[in-house]
Amino acid sequence: MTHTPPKAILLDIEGTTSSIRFVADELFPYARRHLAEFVANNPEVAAPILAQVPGDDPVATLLAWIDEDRKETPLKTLQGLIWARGYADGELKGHVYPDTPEALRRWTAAGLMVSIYSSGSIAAQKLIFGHSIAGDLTPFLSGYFDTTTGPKRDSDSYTRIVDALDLAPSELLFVSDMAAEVDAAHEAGLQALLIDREGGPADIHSLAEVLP
Ligand SMILES: CSCCC(=O)C(=O)COP(=O)(O)O
Ligand SMILES: [Mg+2]
Repeated sequence: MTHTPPKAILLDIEGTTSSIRFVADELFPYARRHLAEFVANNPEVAAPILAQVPGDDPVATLLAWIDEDRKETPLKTLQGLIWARGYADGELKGHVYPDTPEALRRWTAAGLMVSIYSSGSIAAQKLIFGHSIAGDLTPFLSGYFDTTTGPKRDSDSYTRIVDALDLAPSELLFVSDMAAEVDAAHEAGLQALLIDREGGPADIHSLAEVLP
């Protein structure tokens, strides 16, 4: 099938711009280690977030959600707040594959608008790209979307994103490592590519393969 060239690109983070290992082995354990202390030391910030967590012991529920890699909005909000300190003091540096900054530079130089759609909160997205191992990449990003727009496996979320970006669905190209997300984007009429950083069956294996 032939496609018209996209006017904008929408990128997933974990498994697409950045490694799954960084998220699983550095970000999530950092949040796990600091969660109880953050909640205790920041009661006013934490209270409205904890109010969205079911059960009598929200901290235990949140820790279980981290272990299960649940993409729950209150957890993602709290993780973003906790990671801020790790990035500020240099303990965390956002992983990006070498082709990620190269692609961001290439696409923006060609006039393409680049946005992010991740289960990580918008604050967390700005941190990983603002404090990346390749420096501050936020000047190359013009839009950020998270689970407050809707789940990534729901086609309505992609319709909301193209509306927010004032694009026709076919003008936006989404790249993700999750087939269910790519399918949902296709269902909404977007162009979409499945990426596999480990070289398995997929449309692409690097952002260097994405035009122009
Ligand atoms: C913003 S970096 C942390 C990513 C994160 O928390 C996550 O759950 C990854 O989800 P993605 O949608 O980027 O695969
Ligand atoms: Mg992903």
